[in-house]
Amino acid sequence: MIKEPDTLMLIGFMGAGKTTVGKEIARQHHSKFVDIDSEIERAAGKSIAEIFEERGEAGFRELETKVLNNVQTFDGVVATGGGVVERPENLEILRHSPATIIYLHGNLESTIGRLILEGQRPLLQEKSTAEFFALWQERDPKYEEVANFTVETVGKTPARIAAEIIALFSANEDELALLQLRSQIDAFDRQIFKIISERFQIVEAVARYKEKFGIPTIQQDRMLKLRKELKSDFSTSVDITDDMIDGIMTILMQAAIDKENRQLNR
Ligand SMILES: Nc1ncnc2c1ncn2[C@@H]1O[C@H](COP(=O)(O)OP(=O)(O)O)[C@@H](O)[C@H]1O
Ligand SMILES: O=C(O)C1=C[C@@H](OP(=O)(O)O)[C@@H](O)[C@H](O)C1
Ligand SMILES: [Mg+2]
Repeated sequence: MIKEPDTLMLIGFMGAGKTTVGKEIARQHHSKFVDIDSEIERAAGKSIAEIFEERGEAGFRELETKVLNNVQTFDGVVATGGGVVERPENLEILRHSPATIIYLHGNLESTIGRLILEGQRPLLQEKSTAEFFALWQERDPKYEEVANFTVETVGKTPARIAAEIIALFSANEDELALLQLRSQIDAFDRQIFKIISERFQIVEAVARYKEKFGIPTIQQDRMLKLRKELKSDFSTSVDITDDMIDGIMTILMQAAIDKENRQLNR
């Protein structure tokens, strides 16, 4: 799909990981890397925040378009800024770009969490949560439209995302639609196991409680009630069958009982 020395361009919302994953692809693939934001800062001799302060968002966007134009045939990986899809002029550049454009898709929750931790994006400071959500909704179809491929990033490490993108280099065109779906499946699998590990943290607290009050580890009536309720709550789903609920709950509950017993030395 993408053969060196073609340009690989990462787009997506602020905090999606464009800068981090871009550097990681360059590291793993031994290619060059450029970040449009850093190029803007270098050309202006000022930080993004200072540019926003002195020239407003419009002033920043003008500089962004110039740099975007200049990196169209960059030999390596280009990380864009999240607002690269704001100007119609930029969308035209991206629509006709010789670069392969990858959309790093995420979710609002993890993205906002990261941005708050970092606290460096001027737009985050000036927008309300509702405005931020509106911006997300507005930009998402634009990223989709100009991208050649969408990678689902939720629950994946930057190294994993980079490896997934590099694997596209040797994929053939017919496989791309399938790989895009698998990117989403892989993200869901990681979320499932993250939730299971969070479940175990609660199991640990339950074990401490049972120890304090001398309650037995296994409570048959509670386990049966739980399964019954799950089957009723998912009764309209054709895919989540009663058998599946039994199978998965058996694994989860046995693992929880084992953990509680180990913790309580029972
Ligand atoms: N897949 C990821 N998992 C966990 N943290 C990430 C991931 N991608 C990025 N981050 C973290 O989120 C923050 C924003 O990442 P960054 O690469 O600057 O995003 P962008 O360039 O898209 O705005 C950084 O602190 C980075 O370390
Ligand atoms: O989304 C945006 O409008 C912006 C995203 C930032 O880049 P990142 O997406 O790398 O955070 C930076 O260009 C500027 O703060 C504006
Ligand atoms: Mg960035």
